[in-house]
Formats: sequence, structure tokens, C-alpha cells
Amino acid sequence: MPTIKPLSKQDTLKYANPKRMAEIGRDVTDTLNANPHVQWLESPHVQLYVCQNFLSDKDCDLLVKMIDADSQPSTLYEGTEKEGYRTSDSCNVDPHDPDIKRIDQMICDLMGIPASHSEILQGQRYKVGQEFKDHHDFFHESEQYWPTEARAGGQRTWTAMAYLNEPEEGGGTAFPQLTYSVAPRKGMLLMWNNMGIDGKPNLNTLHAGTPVIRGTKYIITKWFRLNAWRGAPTN
Ligand SMILES: O=C(O)CCC(=O)C(=O)O
Ligand SMILES: [Fe+2]
Repeated sequence: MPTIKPLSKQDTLKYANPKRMAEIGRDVTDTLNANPHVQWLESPHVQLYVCQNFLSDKDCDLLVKMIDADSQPSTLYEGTEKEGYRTSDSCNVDPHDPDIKRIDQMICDLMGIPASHSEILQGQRYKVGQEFKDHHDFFHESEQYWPTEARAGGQRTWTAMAYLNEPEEGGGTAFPQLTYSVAPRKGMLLMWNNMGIDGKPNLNTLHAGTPVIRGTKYIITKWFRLNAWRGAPTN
């Protein structure tokens, strides 16, 4: 594996600046709080929101088709792989597809974050028994992937995740620190701030895609970055 240049203290501030991340947290929560279609899932520990019926049935169904066509076994970051940890299938949906561009923009507009600061939409499918165990979506700065991810867009700030169907049993998104689990609802968008109000990674955002017991679960996920995401295609 090539050696990756470590980050200086100054670089780290550029890629994970608590002051700027606290500001983003305030801006996004102001936007979401002002939207009558969005509900705040009251918690003192995590800024967590839902928007019911965010995606139409038609959009959900077309996304499910795309995921079925393109999915490969999901991956974890190099150095963090653990057997059985993330057993779903995933795919990066085609960012040039006009429906994807529209849905992508709808998510960014709802949250008030520029699309340039977001990663490509990822689709995921969980069959019976598949899951994504407890994890944080923010980057742990002690991990070997961090310098590369930092330079590619910096820390992950917010997560937006939409359920495309309702498995018959299981497949909720559990937040063990909140003793809280969100049940999949077709078309519902779930959003949370991976940072605390201090703009630093919030350990209470620990969450899991719990095993599907009956049926299949489909979701799309979008992760936002502090800076412009360099992995993004140019158009
Ligand atoms: O499947 C879920 O409910 C959670 C997925 C998740 O945490 C992720 O994609 O980062
Ligand atoms: Fe996650």
C-alpha cells in the first residue's frame, strides 16, 4: 500500500474545522426547522429529522430497479473491514441519470447544502439476515483512511437516507445511544448531523441498519462533506 502523507495540524483544521462544522449544523437545522414538511425527532443528543413522503412511489420504484441492476457486495474503509459487519449490497447510482440528478438536487435543496459538498448517492439493498452493524458515518481521524478522505472533501457532516420500500419485518435504523429505532417507511427521508452542536464528531450518532428478518430493504444514502467533494464527477 502506498504511504500516505500525514496531515499537519493546520491541514486538519482545513478538513475538520469545528467552528465551520458548528456553523453548518446551525444553518441546516435552521433550514429544516423552518420547513413544515420536516419533523424534528426530539433528542438532546443528536440532531435528527425526518421528512415523510419525500420521494414519490414512482421514484422509489425506479431507484429499487437501479439498485437491483447494479449492486455489488458493500465495502468498508480499508483497515476497518470486519467480517460480517456490513453484509448488504450497494452501488453508486449513475450521477448522470436525469432522475438521479433531480433526486440528488431535491435532497440538497431540502437541507440547504450545495450539491458540490455531497458524495454521490449510494444505493443499498439488504436481503434477509443482512445488516450494517453499529458505526459512525463521520470519519475517525485516527484511522488510516483519514488523510485521503480529508483531502477528498474533509469530514462528513450530515447524512441523508431515504427508504425505498418497507421490508415485512426488521431492517430498522437503530440509534443505540438514543435507545431509538426508526422503522422504514417508503419514501421517508431521515437526516442527521454527524457533528454535535460544538461542531465535533458526535459519538451519539452511532447507528446500525438492523438485520432484515422478512422481505428485502432498499435505501439510498447521501453523505455531505465539509468541503467540496473531489470524488464528484465534473458534471
Ligand atoms: O440501513 C440503514 O438503515 C443504515 C445505513 C447506514 O447507516 C449507512 O448507509 O451509513
Ligand atoms: Fe451509516
